[in-house]
Amino acid sequence: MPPGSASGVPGYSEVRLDHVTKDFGGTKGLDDVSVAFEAERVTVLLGLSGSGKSTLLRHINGLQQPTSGRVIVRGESVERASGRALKALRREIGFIFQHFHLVESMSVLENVCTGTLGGLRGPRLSLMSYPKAIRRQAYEQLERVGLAERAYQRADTLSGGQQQRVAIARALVQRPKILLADEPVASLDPVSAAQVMELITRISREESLTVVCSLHQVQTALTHADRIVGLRAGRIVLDRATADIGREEALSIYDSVAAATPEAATSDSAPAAPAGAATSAPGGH
Ligand SMILES: Nc1ncnc2c1ncn2[C@@H]1O[C@H](COP(=O)(O)OP(=O)(O)OP(=O)(O)O)[C@@H](O)[C@H]1O
Repeated sequence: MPPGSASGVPGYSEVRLDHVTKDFGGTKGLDDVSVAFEAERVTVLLGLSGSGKSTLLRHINGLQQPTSGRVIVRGESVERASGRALKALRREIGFIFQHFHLVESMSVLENVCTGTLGGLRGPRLSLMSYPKAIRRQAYEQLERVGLAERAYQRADTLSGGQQQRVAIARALVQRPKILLADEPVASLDPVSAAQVMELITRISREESLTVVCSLHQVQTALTHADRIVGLRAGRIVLDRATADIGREEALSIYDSVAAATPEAATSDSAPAAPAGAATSAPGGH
């Protein structure tokens, strides 16, 4: 824990955004967002494409800076941290993505080892160039996600669901305190998606992780999240424990779109953005 942070102290949150606005030159990615995230909680962000989910996640690990407001992670002000402080903070934050971002030609085990690169000096050109202790930790994380027997296969020989579990092992090997997940199951079939979400929720309990995860599937959020935060046009429109949220209310995050498309109430996927709705900048977040 960084000096000065105070986990366990009343009022302390692992992650806190205070009145954060992100203005992308006319488009507000976030608009006066105040929200806090706690340990051992899986919070799911729901909202239409372009509602600000990725922008919120990127502010937590300092990939984006707020135009105004503050982002506090583990007692440290992210927007004021620079250089070594930001690097140290990022080592406490694991990030997983929709498209896994594994190196396809590397073995599964070496991919997991790359999760430790932020804490090592110099490049690593092969699996054997990682210290033995790291190789062992990486293997243990693969056991944890149920893929130890695949350790020496090329990453691209695994299914999408398996690759996402490898990406989770890669995030865990750096022993993060916070896990951010940007649409981690968007590319997966329903069975693999459920396995990945179950893994994330189990690990959150085992490691006292603070998990913030964006999703497009309302039912998946209702099944796996402890809490749902709904975003619309960069603003929070719902923030409640999942146990207190009904399906209709979760769908109301999508506003008029849900009402206009009754089939949305029976579909697992969030309704598509209406014509003219904001969409995310392709690849340019
Ligand atoms: N780098 C950027 N430059 C300009 N505008 C951006 C940038 N990144 C995001 N935006 C805008 O900010 C808003 C929020 O985008 P964001 O990607 O956070 O939405 P999202 O809810 O994650 O969408 P999706 O579900 O499609 O990933 C959108 O209007 C988007 O176009």
